[in-house]
Amino acid sequence: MPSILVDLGERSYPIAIQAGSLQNAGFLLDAISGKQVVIITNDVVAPLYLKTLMNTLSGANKNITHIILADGEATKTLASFELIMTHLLQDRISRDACIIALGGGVIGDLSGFVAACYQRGIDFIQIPTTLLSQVDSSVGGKTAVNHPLGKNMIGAFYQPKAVVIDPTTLQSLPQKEFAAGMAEVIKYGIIYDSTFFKWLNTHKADIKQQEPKALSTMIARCCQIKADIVNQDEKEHGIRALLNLGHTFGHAIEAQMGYGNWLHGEAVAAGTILACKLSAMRNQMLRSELRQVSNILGYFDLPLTGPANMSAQDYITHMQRDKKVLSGTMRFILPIGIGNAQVVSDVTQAQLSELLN
Ligand SMILES: NC(=O)c1ccc[n+]([C@@H]2O[C@H](COP(=O)([O-])OP(=O)(O)OC[C@H]3O[C@@H](n4cnc5c(N)ncnc54)[C@H](O)[C@@H]3O)[C@@H](O)[C@H]2O)c1
Ligand SMILES: O=C(O)C(=O)C[C@@H](O)[C@H](O)[C@H](O)COP(=O)(O)O
Ligand SMILES: [Zn+2]
Repeated sequence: MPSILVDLGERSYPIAIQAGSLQNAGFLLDAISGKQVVIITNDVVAPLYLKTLMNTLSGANKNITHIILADGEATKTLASFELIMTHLLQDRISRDACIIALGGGVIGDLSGFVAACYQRGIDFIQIPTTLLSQVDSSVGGKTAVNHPLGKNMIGAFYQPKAVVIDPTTLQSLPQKEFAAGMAEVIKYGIIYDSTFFKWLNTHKADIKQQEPKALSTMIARCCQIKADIVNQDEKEHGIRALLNLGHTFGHAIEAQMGYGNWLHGEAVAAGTILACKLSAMRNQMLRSELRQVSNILGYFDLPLTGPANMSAQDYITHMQRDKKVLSGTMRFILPIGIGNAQVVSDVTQAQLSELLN
């Protein structure tokens, strides 16, 4: 099975990408040492894939249980965290157990945070089933829950033991969710790989139709880029911050509008355009490059502007709490053309006002 390595010494793990792997995930058992396996999923994904996963893992003398949560971003809270903890304790889940996160980024981020904290850390495996989670959130070990005052504000860096990606699960994904994942895909081209950005343009029709070869190639390239970046900077002291392109504005939109009302990928798309515009205002990106970014985001039906009813002050209030703020100074990820980006800490109030008004 084709696999990409996240190479972090004793925290290293494989990302296996293979159509149909969910039906044939017996190899997963290699990554599970204890007897207890707890699958965490939600009420949309469970009817689609829980039985398949349980069947795959059956017959290996494991005690497999599951927890089914309510669907949606609104579930990524400390209240859900506590609810899962209570289940684990009631079921006498021990330290050598393994959690499997089966679902999108919400399930992955929340389950990963539970795994990081339960009895100070137990194993977990990511089985991402949305495009966004297959290309981004399942890899790299950022786990978290939201707070009403800020996105992903309570969390930990905690790496999974393995990531298993079955691209055929995307066949059941709503179109809008597929598009949301494309915002993170396009991000990799802008911050890191101009050749990939060009490839996306050339193959955009195949990607939109979810042609299997194009889809697998795209997912693998995104995972490889993310692994390359995380291998260099696991805890975001440097290059990893580039993965936050569009997120300073995007997280502000998500928090302001109420979690779930704007999909994460939609908010990132609008935020990416704002970051590119800011970069163009500062003469670091050409207008023609900004147009290329809007064209491809637009092709996938992603929003190119933030919510009409969100003021400059609304953005600024949220962005002042962004995790990239250091000693009170806001930092932004700004592209330098397509294929490269930098962290910038000298954006002025005047530039922000011009951009957001
Ligand atoms: N940890 C990270 O590095 C990282 C990176 C990017 C995003 N995130 C987080 O990920 C979350 C967004 O993830 P998401 O876009 O996957 O959202 P999500 O988890 O809410 O999934 C989107 C929707 O698709 C449904 N779904 C999942 N798989 C499906 C399938 N195969 N078929 C049909 N429906 C399916 C879900 O139930 C949900 O309704 C956000 O909370 C964001 O902050 C984290
Ligand atoms: O992995 C990373 O690093 C990222 O920034 C990936 C982002 O797509 C993701 O949304 C992440 O959760 C944002 O991180 P945060 O630290 O800004 O909460
Ligand atoms: Zn993101």
